[in-house]
Amino acid sequence: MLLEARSVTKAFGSFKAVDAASVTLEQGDVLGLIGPNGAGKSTFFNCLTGDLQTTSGKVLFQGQDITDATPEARADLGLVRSFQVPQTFEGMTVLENVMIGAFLRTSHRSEAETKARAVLQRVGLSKLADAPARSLGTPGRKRLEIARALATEPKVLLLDEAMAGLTQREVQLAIDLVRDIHRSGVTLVIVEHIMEVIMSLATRVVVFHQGKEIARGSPREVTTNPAVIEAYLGKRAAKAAAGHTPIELMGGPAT
Ligand SMILES: Nc1ncnc2c1ncn2[C@@H]1O[C@H](COP(=O)(O)OP(=O)(O)OP(=O)(O)O)[C@@H](O)[C@H]1O
Repeated sequence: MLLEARSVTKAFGSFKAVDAASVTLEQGDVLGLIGPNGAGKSTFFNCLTGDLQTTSGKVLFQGQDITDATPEARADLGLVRSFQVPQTFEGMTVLENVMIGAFLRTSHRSEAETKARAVLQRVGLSKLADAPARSLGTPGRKRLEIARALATEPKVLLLDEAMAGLTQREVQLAIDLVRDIHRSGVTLVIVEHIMEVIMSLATRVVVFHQGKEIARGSPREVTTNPAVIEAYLGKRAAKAAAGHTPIELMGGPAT
């Protein structure tokens, strides 16, 4: 097992944003974390990445207890995240931004540059290598964020709404990119509101509602699960919607 969360709870005061969530991730998985707004996805995700300290429970990476490890220590082990709002160094070039990721594995500038250029090639940003990062639009920034994470050579890449704010066409291109990353051997955890992304990429899905897991299974299983539909729509609306295609109701493509 690559990554395991054992009964992770995160409380803010007396409020449990995540309540005893357990998840396992095997090599080659694409795990989707979904749920309505405020369900606790980001909080749980941040407990996996080390950006938040868990209140109780454990996080293990390749059997090693990393519950108290910093994000940097986790990245060193191969557990790396992207941010929903890209953390771009505006004054640097696109290439330099990616080199920051590459410096995790090498202290040699030329080696970091070679690696960063290869990653830029992979994500389709080569032509913009020498452009200032501030000149990129939303799709470019999202790609740059992924590129910097890839340059660290992750075993597990955690993507936090990597496709938010993209047009339909851009989402398709981003799905292709993530699929390519997965094929190259990187295991993925994806928090995403766009159901099309989950349906296209996830091999398994865990659904959160009010801090707790309410369903798990294949994308199709969870999106046809009555408890999931109710969590998204509320009881009355879920009843009224019975008979419609659930995925369509949840903002995904009509099937
Ligand atoms: N730092 C914080 N302090 C207090 N409450 C918080 C904090 N962070 C999150 N919460 C609360 O915890 C709950 C879960 O939030 P979280 O952001 O994890 O949900 P989410 O499923 O990621 O939602 P969204 O899809 O809207 O991003 C929400 O009620 C939120 O208001």
